Amino acid sequence: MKYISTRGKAPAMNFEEVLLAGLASDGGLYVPETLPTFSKEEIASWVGLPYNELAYNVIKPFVDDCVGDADLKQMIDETYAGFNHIAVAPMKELGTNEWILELFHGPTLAFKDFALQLLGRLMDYALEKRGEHLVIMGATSGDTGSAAIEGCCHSKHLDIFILHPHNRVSEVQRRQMTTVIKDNVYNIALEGNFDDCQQMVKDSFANQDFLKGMKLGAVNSINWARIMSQIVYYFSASLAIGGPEREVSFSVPTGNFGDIFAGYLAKQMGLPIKQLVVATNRNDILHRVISGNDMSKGDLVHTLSPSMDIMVSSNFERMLFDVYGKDGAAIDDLMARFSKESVELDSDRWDKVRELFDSCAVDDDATCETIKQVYAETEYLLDPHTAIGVKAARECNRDKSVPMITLATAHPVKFPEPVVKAGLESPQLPAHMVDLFEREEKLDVLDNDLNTVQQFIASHVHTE
Ligand SMILES: Cc1ncc(COP(=O)(O)O)c(C=O)c1O
Ligand SMILES: N[C@@H](CCOP(=O)(O)O)C(=O)O
Repeated sequence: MKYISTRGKAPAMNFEEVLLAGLASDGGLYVPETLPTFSKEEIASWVGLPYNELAYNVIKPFVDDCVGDADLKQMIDETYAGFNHIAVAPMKELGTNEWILELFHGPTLAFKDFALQLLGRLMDYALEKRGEHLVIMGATSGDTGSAAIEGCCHSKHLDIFILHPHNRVSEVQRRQMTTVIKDNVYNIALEGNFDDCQQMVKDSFANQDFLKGMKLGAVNSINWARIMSQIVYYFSASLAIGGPEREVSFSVPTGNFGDIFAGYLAKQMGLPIKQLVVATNRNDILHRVISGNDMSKGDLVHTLSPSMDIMVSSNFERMLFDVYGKDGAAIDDLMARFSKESVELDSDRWDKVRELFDSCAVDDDATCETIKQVYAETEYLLDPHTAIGVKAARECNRDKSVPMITLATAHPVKFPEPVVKAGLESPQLPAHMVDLFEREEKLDVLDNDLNTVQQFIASHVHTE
């Protein structure tokens, strides 16, 4: 399978090259030139498969012959054997045709583990084969960071530098990252917000001279392998409740548009999906562009759902590339203008976006109210991101006869503040994390300055 850049100017690559390259050299994001599709019969034949076997079926066409079948199977098996629920991504019924897809049973208690546990293995495999070393630079609003560290820190071929916005992630999230004391892991607390962290990563991909010949790799969802792995659970959720015979809808708490984009791809690949609901917090650019064609950044605010405190959503570009008929020049122009000013989509393209997605923005009060309400109704405790998904699902549901599935993207133990604000008790940390608050932390607080960050990285990488 060939992968092409959304900005049309970077060379096409195979899966392994895309896995290691992260961002395309023209600043675009890699996408498959042609998406694999599955017939309804083929999807139906997967009903009842364990998660790892389903994952292999969905992932294999993307990886092509870059990884041998037995090796790919083994990496997928090991990845999902490390989850602490037999179903890996279990479904919980909240009410009539109202479902929760629990994506927090991986090692770091957020949906990021689904992709990053596999990505770490795939990178290590490719680097071992090539005899190469990669410097990982990642931006996190809290969850990608710990999942990436957990997924990659065991590889002798990787150094990992994770930037998070200083004092803007929850304490549990910060400690999950900063208490991994290894000499290939560095946590940078940036005096800025998530968008600043993410922009620094993208700028560093554009000019890697500071690494003096070493190569940069990505763990964020700009890396295609992240998206690929996240497509699987849309299939597993649907198949668990009557798909593909029965249509289902999804509500997805959204920040960088990676998770919902994976759902969009599942639909393009043949999974019968009725509605895709984009659920945002007050950082609502995605809601504004979908509902009103207003693609203006505005100020990033700190909310009780910090992982979604994002305005510049990387993967929106991948979706726009499709909507603009894979016209890389048009996307290049649109993104160049967006980096400087507010933009509007061409009206026919915007109509298409509105056909594909519903959206809703939920503020902190409504988030806490939803946590409280759902707990009163069901004794089920939502994390704030999932609460935003549930609220949006209830607001946007256009057909109550179709099951609506909200993605539970994190465990509530990671975010005690909104749970307590909702008048509830925060749950206990799981056994493997009980001493989290006693563990030693290692982090460096750096100015929001590209040169400072790049110099820090250059002076700490391990040269082989
Ligand atoms: C808990 C949680 N929910 C939702 C999101 C949003 O996902 P995405 O960025 O893929 O839209 C994130 C981070 O990205 C997250 O950590
Ligand atoms: N919410 C994310 C932000 C980074 O998103 P990614 O999916 O592109 O890695 C986080 O928790 O770090």
